[in-house]
Parts: sequence; structure tokens; C-alpha cells
Amino acid sequence: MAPIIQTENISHVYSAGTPFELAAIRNVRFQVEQGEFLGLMGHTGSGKSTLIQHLNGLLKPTAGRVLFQGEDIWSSPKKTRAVRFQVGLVFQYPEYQLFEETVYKDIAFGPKNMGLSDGEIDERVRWAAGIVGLEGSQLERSPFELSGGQKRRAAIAGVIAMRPEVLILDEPTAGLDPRGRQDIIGQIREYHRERGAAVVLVSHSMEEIARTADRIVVMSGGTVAMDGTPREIFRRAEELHGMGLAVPEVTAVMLRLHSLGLDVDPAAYTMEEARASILSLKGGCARA
Ligand SMILES: Nc1ncnc2c1ncn2[C@@H]1O[C@H](COP(=O)(O)OP(=O)(O)OP(=O)(O)O)[C@@H](O)[C@H]1O
Repeated sequence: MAPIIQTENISHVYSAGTPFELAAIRNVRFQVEQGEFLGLMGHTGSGKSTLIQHLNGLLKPTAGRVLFQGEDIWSSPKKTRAVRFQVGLVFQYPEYQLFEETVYKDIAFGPKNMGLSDGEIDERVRWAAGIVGLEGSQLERSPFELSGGQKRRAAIAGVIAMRPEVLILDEPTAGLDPRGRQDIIGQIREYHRERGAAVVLVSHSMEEIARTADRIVVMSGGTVAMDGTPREIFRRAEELHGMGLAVPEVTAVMLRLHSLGLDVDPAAYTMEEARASILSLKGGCARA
């Protein structure tokens, strides 16, 4: 199947021609497959936010092309506008962008811009609120009366109410407690499952990525440094370390056991895999 989004050697230079000129991404070839859950990682300043803003036409590449369903997203204003609805982007700390009087109106903002009927808008607002776990009574409140985690969820609902075919989230769990993080990841997974939509999750947490992603892209210095399945990526622990990234805790333990001479799988990254690998050791035994 052809990728839903593809970048052809894109580069982006900020403040070109000024003393502040900075090449944030260089010759990036990147694709998002139909319906996949992709984890995007990289140290601070590696170019993740710059890259994802190209995927829905918020930034225009200074070189190269971005294709959505095989067509250049900048081929016409109509195409660029359509892509902004088909590729939903949730920024870092999206709650700072809530501005309407009620949560309902905030979630309805995107569907309204799409020109949908009032009935369709209402159905989508209630559906999206349900996915992120907001109750009906909260829809009529001011967004400013919600807790931090609820505001974050309202902001995510505003993007998923547009039912994008690709949902991109820039560190959606930053600053939340473990329970809040787990809730949001669960809700994103539900959207992914229910709509069959592709998800691009930018995260600094290897644990989060290991639990969710089908594929991982690692950025470093404005280019794609690695692209593979979680297993392929976590096998390259030393290189990750060199880029300031860690492997998931489970993998770290398995690597340590492996270095001590135990014949375990050093790239195991889920508890199930680790358990199976340890139990397969000669003489291994399980507690009941
Ligand atoms: N609007 C801008 N103007 C000028 N430089 C920018 C702008 N946005 C980002 N940069 C620079 O581009 C580089 C890449 O930044 P970017 O935000 O894409 O990285 P990132 O991987 O998303 O980082 P983080 O994990 O901290 O969000 C950095 O050096 C950053 O300072």
C-alpha cells in the first residue's frame, strides 16, 4: 500500500538570509503508512516539531516536496486547505490554544470550519468528547474552569472532531502525572482503533513509544537517524545512548542480564517478551 504521507528530501531553513539562519531539518525522507501507529523520537532540537509541521502544511519546505495520498500538498490552495483537515496536528501544550466561551464551542471550532451542518457538528463534538472522557455537563463549562488534564483532553477532542486520517501529536502527555499520561495514550489508541487512522506520536518517553508504536523514527541533528520496528531500534541501544536517548527499562534490564552472560533476548521491550525470554533459559522456572 502507498504511504498516506511522504516527504521527498525536505529541508527547512528558519530565518533564511539573516544572521539567525538555521537549517532545522535537512533532506528528510519520511513516510507515514496508512493506519499505522508511528513513534517519532529524538533529543531536544533534533527537528521533530519542524518536521511534523510540514505534514499538514503549516510550514512550507524550503526544498523538497510533501505528498499526501501521492499529491503535493502545495499543488493548489484547495489541496493545502483540504490537507489541514485530513492531517490533524495537536501542538505541545495545546490547552493554551483554547479560547472559546465553552468547551463545546472549542471542540466545534474545527468541524465548523469544515462547513459541516449543525447536526453533524453536534454529533462530532459529543463523540470526540466521549473519546477523551469528557462528560456532557463539562461541555457547557468554560474551558478555563477545567483541570489541566481536562483542558488538554478538550484540546485533543477539538482536533479529533475533524476525524483526521492522520493524527499527529507533539508530546501530548508532557507535564501530566502518570495516570493522566496513561489516560491520554489510551484515548489516542482508541481513536486509532475506532477510525483506523494513522497516528504520529512525538514523545521523549521510550516507555510510551514502546507500548504503542508499530514503527519508530529517530531524528538527530535535523535528519532521520533510524527508522524501524521497536525491536530493530531498541537493538541499537549504544547508538541511541550516543544520541542522548535511552532504551525502555525492560530492555535495559535484559541488556544487563545479557552482558552478565545470560542467554536472554537483549532487544525484548515488553514485559511479556522479557518474561518468555527469561523462562526459556535452561533451568528457568516460574513463580506460580
Ligand atoms: N520558529 C523558529 N525560528 C527559528 N528557529 C527555530 C524555530 N523553531 C525551531 N527552531 C530551531 O530549529 C531546531 C529544531 O527545532 P524543533 O523544535 O523542530 O526540534 P524538536 O526536536 O521538536 O525539539 P523539542 O524536543 O525540544 O521540541 C532547533 O535548533 C530550534 O531552536
